[in-house]
Amino acid sequence: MIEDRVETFDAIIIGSGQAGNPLALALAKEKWKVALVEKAALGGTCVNTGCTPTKAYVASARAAWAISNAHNLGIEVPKSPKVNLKAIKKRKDKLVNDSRLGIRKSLVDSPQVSMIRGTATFVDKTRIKVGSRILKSYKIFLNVGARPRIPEGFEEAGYLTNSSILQLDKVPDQLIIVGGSYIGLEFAQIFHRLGSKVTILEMGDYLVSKEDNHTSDLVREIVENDGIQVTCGAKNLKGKNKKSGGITVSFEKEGKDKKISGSHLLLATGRIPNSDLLKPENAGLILTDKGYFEVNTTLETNVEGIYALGDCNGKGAFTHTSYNDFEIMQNQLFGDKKRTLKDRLTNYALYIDPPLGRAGMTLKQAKESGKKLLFARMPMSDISRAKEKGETQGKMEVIVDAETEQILGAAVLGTGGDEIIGTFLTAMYGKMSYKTLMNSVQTHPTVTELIPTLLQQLQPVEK
Ligand SMILES: Cc1cc2nc3c(=O)[nH]c(=O)nc-3n(C[C@H](O)[C@H](O)[C@H](O)COP(=O)(O)OP(=O)(O)OC[C@H]3O[C@@H](n4cnc5c(N)ncnc54)[C@H](O)[C@@H]3O)c2cc1C
Ligand SMILES: NC(=O)c1ccc[n+]([C@@H]2O[C@H](COP(=O)([O-])OP(=O)(O)OC[C@H]3O[C@@H](n4cnc5c(N)ncnc54)[C@H](O)[C@@H]3O)[C@@H](O)[C@H]2O)c1
Repeated sequence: MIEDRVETFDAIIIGSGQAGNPLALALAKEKWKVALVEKAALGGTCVNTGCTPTKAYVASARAAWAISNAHNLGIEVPKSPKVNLKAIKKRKDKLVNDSRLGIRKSLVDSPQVSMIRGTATFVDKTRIKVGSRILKSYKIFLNVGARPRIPEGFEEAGYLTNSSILQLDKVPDQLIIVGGSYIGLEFAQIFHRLGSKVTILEMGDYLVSKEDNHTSDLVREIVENDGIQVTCGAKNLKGKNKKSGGITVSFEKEGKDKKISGSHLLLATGRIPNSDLLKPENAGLILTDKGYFEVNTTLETNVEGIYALGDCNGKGAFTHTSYNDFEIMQNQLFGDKKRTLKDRLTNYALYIDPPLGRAGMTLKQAKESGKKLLFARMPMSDISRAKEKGETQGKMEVIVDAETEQILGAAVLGTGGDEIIGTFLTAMYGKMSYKTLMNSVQTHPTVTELIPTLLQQLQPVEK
C-alpha cells in the first residue's frame, strides 16, 4: 500500500543547515533530483538562533560598552547610553531574514530541488516519512543539527534557551545563566553590556573547561572585570519560579547550600543532537553514547548510502565544520575523493570581547600526545597596538613540535584574536616551519606583529 504513494529522488537531504543547503545546490547542479526536508526555518541554527543573531547582538553590546568606556580614551559622553533592545532585535531580525530569504531564493531558483516542510522520520533504510508523504532514495544525507540540552532540576522553572532569549524585547533586570561555556559567556557579556545584572553558575571548576586552565582563568578575569558575577563549582542546581515573579536557583558550593534570585534564567548547558527525532532505529543506524551518528572519515554512517553531516555527527560543532562536511561530501561525490575528515584542524573563536581565537591543540592535549614540544606565551599588554587601543587584556601563545618545527596549536585571547588566529591556522595548514613565520615581517602597528616576537621566545616544555 505504502509503495503506491512513494516519491523517488536521487537524493534526500534532511535539514536545511550549513551543510544541507549547499549540498542541495551542488547535487542539483549535477542534475540530481533532490528532496530537501526541513521542519523549521530555512538556514538552521547558525542563521536563525546561533552565529548570525548572536554576533549581531555582540556588535550592539560592544557599541554600548565603547560609549560607556569612551572616557578612557578622552571622550566625555554626557550620559550613559540608552539601550533599545527592540531596535537591536529589529536589526538582528533583518539580518536573519535577509539570510533566510537568500537561502530560500537559491533553492526555489533550482528546479531540481523540492522543498518539503515537516519532520522527517525513517521508515527503513531507503524510505523517509514526512507527514503523509513517503520519499525514497538510495542516497540520504542527514544534516539535522542539535538542540539545547536541558539538565534535570529545571522542571519547575521558566527558563530561556539560546533561541527564546533572542525574542526578548526588554533587557532582563537580573539574568542568571547556568553553564559557563561558549553560549553562556557570549550571552553573559551581551546582556551585561546591554544593562542586565548577570550571574553565571557553572558546575565545573573552570569556565570554558575545554580550554587550558590558564586560558579559562584569563577568560574569567575578563568577564569579571566587565562586572559579571561568576560562581564555578556550583553543584546540584535546581530552579524554581517565585510566586512574586522571577526565578530562584538553589545549588551547593563546597558542601554549603546557596540560593540566588533573578528576573530571568538562561540555560546554556550544552547541546544534544537531533538524531532521535529521525527514528534512526528504523534504518538500523548506530549512534554513539551521546546520540551522534557514527560516521567514517568520508561521513558515511554504518548504513551504506546514508551520510551524516554537521553537528549531528559529533565531529564538529561549528558552522565552518558543518560547511567543511559539505565540501568533503561534494569532493567524495564529484571530485578527486581526496578530501576527508582527517585533513581538518580544530579552530574556533569564543566571541566575548576581547575574543579568544583557537587553533589546533591546547597545551594539555599537546603534552598528552607525547611529542617533544616548544612553547611560548606573551601577554597582550606587551603589544603597542593593544596599548594604543586601551585593550590590553589577554595573551598570545603557541605550541610547536620540536622535531618537525610545525605549529601544533595556538591561542590568541585579546583584541582581534578571532581574526589573528588565522595567521597561525594558515601556517598549520601549510605545514610551514615556525621559523618561516618567525622571520616574516608583519605590519606595524598590528597585534599580529607580536607573532614573530612570540616565536623567538619558544622554550622546550618539560615532560
Ligand atoms: C547560540 C549559538 C551561537 C553559535 N555561534 C557560533 C559561532 O559564532 N560560530 C560557529 O562556527 N558556530 C556557532 N554556533 C554553532 C553553529 O550554529 C552550528 O554548529 C551550525 O549551525 C551547524 O549546524 P548544522 O549544519 O549541523 O545544523 P543546523 O544548522 O542546526 O540545521 C539542522 C536543521 O535540521 C532541521 N531538522 C532537525 N531534525 C529534523 C527532522 N527530523 N526533519 C526535518 N528537519 C529537521 C532543524 O530544524 C534545523 O533547521 C553557535 C550555536 C549556538 C546555539
Ligand atoms: N563562538 C562559537 O563558535 C560558538 C558560540 C556558541 C556556541 N557554540 C557551539 O555550541 C555548542 C554548545 O555550547 P554550550 O556553551 O551550551 O555547551 P558546552 O557543552 O560547551 O558547555 C556547557 C557548560 O554547561 C555546564 N553545565 C552543564 N550542565 C550543568 C548544570 N546542570 N549546572 C551547571 N552547569 C552545567 C558544563 O559544565 C559546561 O561548562 C558548543 O559546543 C559550540 O560548538 C559555538
